[in-house]
Amino acid sequence: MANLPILQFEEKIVETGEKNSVVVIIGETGSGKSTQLSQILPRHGYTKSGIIAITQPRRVAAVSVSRRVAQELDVPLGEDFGYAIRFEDRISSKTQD
Ligand SMILES: Nc1ncnc2c1ncn2[C@@H]1O[C@H](COP(=O)(O)OP(=O)(O)OP(=O)(O)O)[C@@H](O)[C@H]1O
Repeated sequence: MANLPILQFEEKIVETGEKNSVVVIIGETGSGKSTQLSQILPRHGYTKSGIIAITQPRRVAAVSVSRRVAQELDVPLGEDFGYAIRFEDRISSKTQD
């Protein structure tokens, strides 16, 4: 697991999410919003009744973030974590993120 700045706010993020229907999280580039929120939210049950979608402005970034998360968790890409870009996806019926 990575040791990124966002992780110290894990409890605060989850508590805030429980009390609000919309939460805006602002953090420096590279602080871990994409790769860590996609792990924090499943840890707190957010994938029990749906999936988490993380958007990226570029195809390369979308593939890179999903590969990175799968690598950090040591799980195969395309099962619990995957990506979908135009003309290509790497998801399955198990995909939560
Ligand atoms: N494919 C990768 N290979 C190696 N390290 C990576 C990779 N993707 C992310 N990281 C590491 O994880 C950190 C967090 O990346 P992440 O994309 O979660 O940040 P972010 O806050 O979403 O950034 P941004 O605002 O630019 O989208 C990076 O600083 C980098 O150290």
